[in-house]
Amino acid sequence: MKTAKILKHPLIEHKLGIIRNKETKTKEFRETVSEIAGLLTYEITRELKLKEKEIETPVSKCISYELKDEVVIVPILRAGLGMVEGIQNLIPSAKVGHIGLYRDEETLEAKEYYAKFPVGMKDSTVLLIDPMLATGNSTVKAIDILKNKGAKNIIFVGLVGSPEGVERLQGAHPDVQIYLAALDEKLNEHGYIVPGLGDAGDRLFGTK
Ligand SMILES: O=P(O)(O)OC[C@H]1O[C@H](OP(=O)(O)OP(=O)(O)O)[C@H](O)[C@@H]1O
Ligand SMILES: O=c1cc[nH]c(=O)[nH]1
Ligand SMILES: [Mg+2]
Repeated sequence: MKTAKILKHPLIEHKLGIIRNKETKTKEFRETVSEIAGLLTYEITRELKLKEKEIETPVSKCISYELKDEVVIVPILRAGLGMVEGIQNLIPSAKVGHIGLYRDEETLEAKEYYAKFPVGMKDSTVLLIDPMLATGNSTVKAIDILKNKGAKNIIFVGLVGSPEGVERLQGAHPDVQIYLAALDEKLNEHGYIVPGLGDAGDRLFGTK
């Protein structure tokens, strides 16, 4: 089983404070989620493999490098969409797949309503993204779907997680590396992360 990595950095801590604050409005919330996703990308891509490429500088030939494997970003709709641009800014060649899931408010089960992936995902590094890892039901289901489509190298990137969600995800998919900006205290009786940041989808899209 891979240990979950919590990526601590002063800028990430500062920006987490902005999105946790209930006074933060939609525009700043959306921009800050995207910025944190970009900052996380620097760390989560550290292990990506490179291939050599000969180029010419204005002075001479030299060996340079480029990413060896394709990267596919897969947001879990809706809230995962808020992280796409921040990652794409740094990996412009990445393709984007989508998985639509919503939590049944009563049972907290994840229900699938959409899935669409680029061709060639089997051989790509897949970055599954969602700001919130609460019960873990959505992420576990999304990874089930990705593995059914043949994805082998899957990394989960979230902003805020709960101990319950991390345990559930590690139990169901021990091969998947988990990256988070913060690991919070617990879930409340409604399955919300405490202290968390509330409903990420509603805050991103202004739906409540
Ligand atoms: O770990 P879990 O308990 O499954 O909860 C986390 C999920 O809940 C939220 O989505 P939601 O169902 O609210 O959909 P939305 O993004 O469309 O708002 C969030 O974006 C995650 O996908
Ligand atoms: O705290 C939570 C839990 C699930 N989904 C969210 O958006 N927030
Ligand atoms: Mg929501």
